[in-house]
Parts: sequence; structure tokens; C-alpha cells
Amino acid sequence: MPVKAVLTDIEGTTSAVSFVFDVLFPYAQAHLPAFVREHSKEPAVAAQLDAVRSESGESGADDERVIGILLEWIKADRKARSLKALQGMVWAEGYRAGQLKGHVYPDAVSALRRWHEQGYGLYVYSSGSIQAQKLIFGCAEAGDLTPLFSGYFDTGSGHKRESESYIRIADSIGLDAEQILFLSDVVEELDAAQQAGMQTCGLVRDGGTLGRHQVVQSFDAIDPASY
Ligand SMILES: CSCCC(=O)C(=O)COP(=O)(O)O
Ligand SMILES: [Mg+2]
Repeated sequence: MPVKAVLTDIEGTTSAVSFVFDVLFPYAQAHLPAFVREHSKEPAVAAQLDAVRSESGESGADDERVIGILLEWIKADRKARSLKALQGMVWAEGYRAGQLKGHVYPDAVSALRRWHEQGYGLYVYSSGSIQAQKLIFGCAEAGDLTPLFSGYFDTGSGHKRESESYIRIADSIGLDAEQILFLSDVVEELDAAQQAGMQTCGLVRDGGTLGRHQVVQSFDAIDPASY
């Protein structure tokens, strides 16, 4: 069955790891404490703070302790859904203020535009919250890329290293897994997607290999029609 859709990771795939680690995470580290203090009573924020209390096992933690836990989690690159939701809210303020611009590699921008024109469905799967995904593509250096995408998936669909997540995503897209090409820079994610039946292509921007998956250094070398 031919490929009809492309599902892509963000960090290390469409976008530089350094943008996430050197720009987004430090921004969250700097602005999250004030954001929590200012908005902790708002239901959407309060729900995430409670989720942090529950996930950390510190049910009695006051807001200042929750801030401390969140800062530790940012340093450890913990993929907790509550942290990712709060980071998305903090980054939204940075994008709105023009302090952040989403990095998307030029070759990824061109390929996504070309594939969209060719009729492929384009989807994102990232540990970053769906809000954060829409921001990185919506406020990209190359302009608003969100019209190219038909859907976004975060860890609400399951962890990226578990094959069940990819089965759920294929169901939600409405295609057989084998009709979907998954792009990532992480071998465990490619393994999980392949186990679910998806086609895979690994991005190795600096060269190298990713297990036994086909790898490319740039989106220029990917042709979904060749799968
Ligand atoms: C959606 S941009 C923020 C990136 C982020 O928070 C993250 O955890 C990246 O995870 P990915 O699954 O895209 O490697
Ligand atoms: Mg990645």
C-alpha cells in the first residue's frame, strides 16, 4: 500500500535539538516561576500543578515547591505531560511577545510544503504539548506553517517509545499504519513505529546510523512515494 501520510517528530527532526535545549528550555526555566505564581489559581494551570503533585508523590507541596520540582524536571528533560503543558503556556507568552521564533530547518520547510502540495497528509507527534507544537510551526522563522498540517499528537496518545501509541495514531488518522511514514531522530521511536507497521526514516543531521532504519541527513533526500 502506498504511503499517504507523513508523521513527524520535532526535536532533532524538523527542528534543531539546540533550539529546544538552548532556547526553549532556558526560556521556560527563566519564566515558569513567575508564570506559576501569577496564574496558579486559574483552572487550566491549577490542574497541571495538581498533576505535578500527584506525579512527584508530593501531594502536600505548596506552589513554591511545585516550581522547584518543575525546574528540576526541565533540567532532567523529563517528558512529564504536566510539565509539557505548562511549558507550552509559558512559551505561548514568549511567542506572543516576539521573544521566540520557531526553528524549522529550511529543508524541512520545503519538503513539508512540497508534500502538502502533492496531497500527503502531514501530522506531528512530539513529546511537546500540542499547544507547543502549534506554536513552533505557527510562529516559525519561515512564517506560519500550521496550514500544512492535518493533525497533532502528543503523549496523550501514549509514549513515543511504545508501539501502541503509533497504532492509536494510525487509527486516529484513519489510515493503515503501513500507509504512514514516520520521521524521527531517535531509534527507539523508529523501532516502536516500525513495530506498529509504519514505514520509517531516521534523520541524522550530523551523519551516523539509527539501528537498521533507513537514514537521511536532510528532508531533501526523503520521497514518501518511494516507500
Ligand atoms: C514541541 S516543541 C518542544 C519540544 C519539547 O518540549 C520536547 O520534549 C521535544 O520532544 P520531541 O518528541 O519533539 O523530540
Ligand atoms: Mg526527536
